[in-house]
Amino acid sequence: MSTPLRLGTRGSALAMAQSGQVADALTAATGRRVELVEVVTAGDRSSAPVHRLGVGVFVSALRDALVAGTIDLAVHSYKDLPTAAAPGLHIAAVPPRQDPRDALIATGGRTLAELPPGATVGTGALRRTAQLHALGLQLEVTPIRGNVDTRLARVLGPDADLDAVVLARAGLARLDRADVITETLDPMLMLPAPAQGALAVECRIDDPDLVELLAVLDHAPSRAAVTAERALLATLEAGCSAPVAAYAELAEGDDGDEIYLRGAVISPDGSRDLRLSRTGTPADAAEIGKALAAELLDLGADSILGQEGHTGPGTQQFGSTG
Ligand SMILES: NCc1[nH]cc(CCC(=O)O)c1CC(=O)O
Repeated sequence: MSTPLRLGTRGSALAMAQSGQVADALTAATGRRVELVEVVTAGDRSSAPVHRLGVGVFVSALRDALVAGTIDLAVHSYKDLPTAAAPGLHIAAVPPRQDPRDALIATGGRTLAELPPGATVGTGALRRTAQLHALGLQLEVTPIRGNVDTRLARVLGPDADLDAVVLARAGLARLDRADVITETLDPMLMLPAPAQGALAVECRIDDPDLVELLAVLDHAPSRAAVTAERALLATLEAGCSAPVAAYAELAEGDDGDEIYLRGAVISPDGSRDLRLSRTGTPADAAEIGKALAAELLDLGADSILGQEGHTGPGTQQFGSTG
């Protein structure tokens, strides 16, 4: 009997749920026992807005523990990962991605179209704020933070003070709370964050046996989609709270598989809304993302991202927060 693998995880309900699911899948596929090791990150300790905390707040402590060897693998929400590679570490698997769309949870079972002018909608992500404003519905977008339950309580709890919140469908699904969703938002209205709904299973490069073992969890289409979306984000050199959206879909075409990538850069007030798409083969996922980002930059995406204030060259490598 070999020693159990130590899987490092944040302690939030969502992190525990997705780490537990990866642990179970790994045990089922390999017979190896996996134990969860809770790691407290700076993001868990602070309640400040994520764009003020910056810098992969939910990620650094897990990566430190990997490098230090106190854990063997870590499971991250892929969209929370900085776009810059982590020295000495490797994303050994991207498991099958969950539904990447955003979801509306509104009082009275309402959809976005049923919310009247002035309705209050909570979200912590500039990308969602920007797209909600771009709809032109006079929605009152309110910044919120906290874990999934805290956010839901703003609409469903006894002290509810908002008409609606927008959350990732995947997070709710992993927590078995998809039942509260009143509308799953079409990417036409609300393009998801790069890599939303995907997980990243990370380990040390100098642990080749584990790299090989974890590869059983990898799902090539999910990895291709995430690669295209994150190449777009990285090429835009966008900061951690940048209003950048990207969504790649894979389909079988007549000449083999095809990847269809949509990308958007939206000003926080919704007044500027650049949306483009591009198709290609999954093998060229990274190139497609880069090329689409270049097209967005040609249309002035950099002036939208520059306006935003709290991002800049020093924080370029960080992933989207929502
Ligand atoms: N921004 C925080 C975050 N990071 C990952 C998820 C869950 C969805 C996912 O794994 O992409 C969430 C919650 C949310 O955006 O509603």
